[in-house]
Amino acid sequence: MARIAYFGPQGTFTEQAARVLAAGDELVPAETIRLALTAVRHGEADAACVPVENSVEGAVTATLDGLSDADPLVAVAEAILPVHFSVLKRPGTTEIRTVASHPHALAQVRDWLEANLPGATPVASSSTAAAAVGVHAGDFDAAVTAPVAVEHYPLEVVATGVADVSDARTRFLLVRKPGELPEPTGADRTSIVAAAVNRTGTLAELLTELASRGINLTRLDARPTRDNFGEYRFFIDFEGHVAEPRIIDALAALRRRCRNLRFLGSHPRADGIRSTIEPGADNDSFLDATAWVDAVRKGDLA
Ligand SMILES: O=C(O)C(=O)Cc1ccccc1
Repeated sequence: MARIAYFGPQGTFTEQAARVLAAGDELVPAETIRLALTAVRHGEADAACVPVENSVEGAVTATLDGLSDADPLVAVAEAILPVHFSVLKRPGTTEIRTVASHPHALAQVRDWLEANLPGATPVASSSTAAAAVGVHAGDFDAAVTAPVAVEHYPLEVVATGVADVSDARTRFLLVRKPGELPEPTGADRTSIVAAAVNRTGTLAELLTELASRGINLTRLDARPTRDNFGEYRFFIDFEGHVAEPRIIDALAALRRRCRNLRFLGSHPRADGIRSTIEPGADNDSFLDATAWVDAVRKGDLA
């Protein structure tokens, strides 16, 4: 049985995602995203489950930074979960003055809090379940949590199904040390992080390498390199799998252009959306073009 570290403690949204991505495996909570990734790097876990992107708040920066620093890790699977929150309090609490949660959760219930708990002060906690632990310990009056949290902590439900945006979703990754990659399915996502030299047009050039090969982007985020003020690295997700000739061609071009390029994985998309294939940019066209150049080099064609 594999050992899977997840961003915990018990009762987080990430635990729910880990149950989808690693059903039947041993799930081990880690206090932070970074610690979940470190457990894999140190060989204490076979894989880690971490949140990466939210439809309302965008990138989970702790995951982006954690994947681009230290030894390489690659995503081998993803899950997309709908995100609706419960608000929990200690039994007997009559006045709610503080409401704790993960910053991504607080940002997604801002309107609800204003309308329903107008006097309450939001307090950031390391995760939604850590907020529940804090409420139980008496540190806060209420917590914004995943619906399952109430099964783990002896708290009382104030409200369920809370969400300012009704179809909010979060995408989670299962990451491992580099090794065998998942097979391509035709509905895959590839992720990279690229550090380009800081001069006019570099980002446009990187994106053009993808666009000119008909490769559709699914996400673009920038994070500071932290070494030099004003220098950024770009997290780019796009349709396709590193086993495909069109993606191999694009990655080779990006490798030439980047000061630093890290492959963060190719895996099936949780939404099953098949890659967009532009006319003349299908894999057969890339194979055919390479075969033509080979034939020319051998003197078989002109
Ligand atoms: O804190 C959690 O429960 C997490 O798994 C992170 C998170 C926070 C808010 C929405 C989705 C995931």
